[in-house]
Amino acid sequence: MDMEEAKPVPRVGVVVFVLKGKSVLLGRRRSSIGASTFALPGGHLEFGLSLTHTQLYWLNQNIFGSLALIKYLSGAGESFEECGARELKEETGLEMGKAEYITVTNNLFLEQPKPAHYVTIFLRAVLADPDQLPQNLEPDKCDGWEWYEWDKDKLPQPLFWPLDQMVRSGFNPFP
Ligand SMILES: CC(C)CCOP(=O)(O)OP(=O)(O)O
Ligand SMILES: [Mg+2]
Ligand SMILES: [Mg+2]
Ligand SMILES: [Mg+2]
Repeated sequence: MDMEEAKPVPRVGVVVFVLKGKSVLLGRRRSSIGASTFALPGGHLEFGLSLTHTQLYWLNQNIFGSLALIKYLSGAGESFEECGARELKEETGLEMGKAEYITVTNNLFLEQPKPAHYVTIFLRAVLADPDQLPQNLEPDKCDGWEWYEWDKDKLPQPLFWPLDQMVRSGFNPFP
């Protein structure tokens, strides 16, 4: 394997501050990066549309004709909002309502099992249905989702360290 292949490359994550009253949704991670720390729902920005090939084929055959295919092939990639909504749905079953970009961080994770470098896009959003309850749809990656008041003395510990740095800096995700 040549050195080019071995070199890790930065990846893009999109995470969502789901706001409910004074609280945000957090889950204790089980996956490789930040295992056992409390983090926001979210995940990797994916190449191209957040449609599966099957969905795309169906759309192509039944509704948009070549429109969907052109968008996919033109590389009109997954938007930050599409990624946030997809990841939130995949991980918690929750439908994302109005969302907006609030900040970005550039983090190197050297002490993890594998070194990683993430540019993380932070969105804030409300739920499409404020009464919808979160489910833990990926128990292999998360211990479960709970609402926590965004108050440095009331948040669970330990927080995923980029989030911990935001709390310590007095970051306020609320409008
Ligand atoms: C580390 C983080 C900022 C980006 C990746 O998040 P994640 O490990 O939750 O990714 P997935 O939800 O896509 O598995
Ligand atoms: Mg995910
Ligand atoms: Mg993902
Ligand atoms: Mg995730």
